Amino acid sequence: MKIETKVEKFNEPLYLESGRLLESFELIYETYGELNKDKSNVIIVCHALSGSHHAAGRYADEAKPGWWDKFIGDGKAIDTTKYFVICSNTIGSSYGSTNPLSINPSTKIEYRLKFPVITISDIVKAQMKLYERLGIKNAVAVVGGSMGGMQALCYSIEYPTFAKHIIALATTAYTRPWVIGINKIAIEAIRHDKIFNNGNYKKEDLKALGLPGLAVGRMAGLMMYLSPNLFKNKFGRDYVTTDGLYELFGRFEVEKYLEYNSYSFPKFFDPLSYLYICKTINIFDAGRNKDKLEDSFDKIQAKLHLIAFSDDMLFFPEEMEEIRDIMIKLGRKNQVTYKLINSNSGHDSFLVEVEKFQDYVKDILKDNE
Ligand SMILES: CC(C)(COP(=O)(O)OP(=O)(O)OC[C@H]1O[C@@H](n2cnc3c(N)ncnc32)[C@H](O)[C@@H]1OP(=O)(O)O)[C@@H](O)C(=O)NCCC(=O)NCCS
Ligand SMILES: CC(=O)OCC[C@H](N)C(=O)O
Repeated sequence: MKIETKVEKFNEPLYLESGRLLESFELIYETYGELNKDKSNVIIVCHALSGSHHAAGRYADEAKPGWWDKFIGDGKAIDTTKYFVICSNTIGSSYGSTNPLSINPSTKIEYRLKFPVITISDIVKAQMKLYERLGIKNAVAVVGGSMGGMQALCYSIEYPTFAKHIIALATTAYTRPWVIGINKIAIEAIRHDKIFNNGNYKKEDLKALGLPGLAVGRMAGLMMYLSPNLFKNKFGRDYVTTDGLYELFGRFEVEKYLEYNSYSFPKFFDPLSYLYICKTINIFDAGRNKDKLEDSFDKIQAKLHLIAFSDDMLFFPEEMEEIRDIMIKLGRKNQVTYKLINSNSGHDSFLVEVEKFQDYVKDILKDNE
């Protein structure tokens, strides 16, 4: 599979939904496969909260491949022998696109907390500018899970003629108070962390000391991204063999797992980006600026494919079913498909249980062949 990583700089303003703007902006993106002559074989992949533009393939220095490598590649469900796949890092995220640690061209210093709030629409608007620059007018499909699914829905509503298929996994039409509540744990923990220093932390401090607030926030997130059954099967009540059962801070294996995966998080993810992306997720509402949600979904011209996961405790299957029901109510029964996957890995099933939905996606894409 041919992989390329590129950065595109836009010396033009990105007007934001908030009324603010980014004077200029950059997008880092990865592509897989080859663009055909008439640029008609494009598939857009959108990443979730902590994801990046590195969706597939593995670089020589990497322990693990890109986050959706099981799904994207030669002969895989998103087959890079046929399609040219683009995944860009969202504005606000800390993997290389413009984010709170970028230099504000007006002040010549990092934005930090002066960075504007970014919405899913803003993220998609910036991505559309990238495709325009690449001369890409249409996509076969836009595919994304979780916050990536929010972007996929946004494409279908705000750019109705752009993609033939929208494949949204483990997502929602609007973020419920349940998720806003979970994100609040992260927001509070980060804000009150002394090392965070109201956004003025030293990058060296973060490297040396980590950021317990972000770790705690991630831990809360992990509890919602995974599932009780997964924990039961993975850890049971196993106790860390080197820890004493009667030591106050002796640990069950599940505690060790949470410690490992949360305290390692600040090493590769920036706390300001986390705050901004939580806000992006919290304010996502496909029905905003409309009288009702139906008015937004009525705009869709693509085929909308919804994939939900039975043990998703972040965006429950009912939330995807609500979208399907709206489409049916709008008389668009032939334009929507819904698949409920019997999953065991909670919300993150869209990342790890690919074998359960890959054939479904292959069939959707066959429609194009
Ligand atoms: C998605 C995700 C939950 C999938 O997990 P998985 O492939 O099933 O992997 P596991 O949960 O078993 O392991 C995750 C880590 O915990 C470690 N681990 C497993 N059991 C452990 C235990 N009992 N104690 C301590 N650490 C443990 C693993 O060794 C692994 O470490 P590594 O990342 O350094 O290799 C996980 O990769 C993740 O959280 N990724 C980050 C989020 C992401 O990829 N986002 C992309 C969004 S678009
Ligand atoms: C809300 C959301 O995008 O969750 C994604 C969870 C995933 N595990 C991630 O860390 O990105």
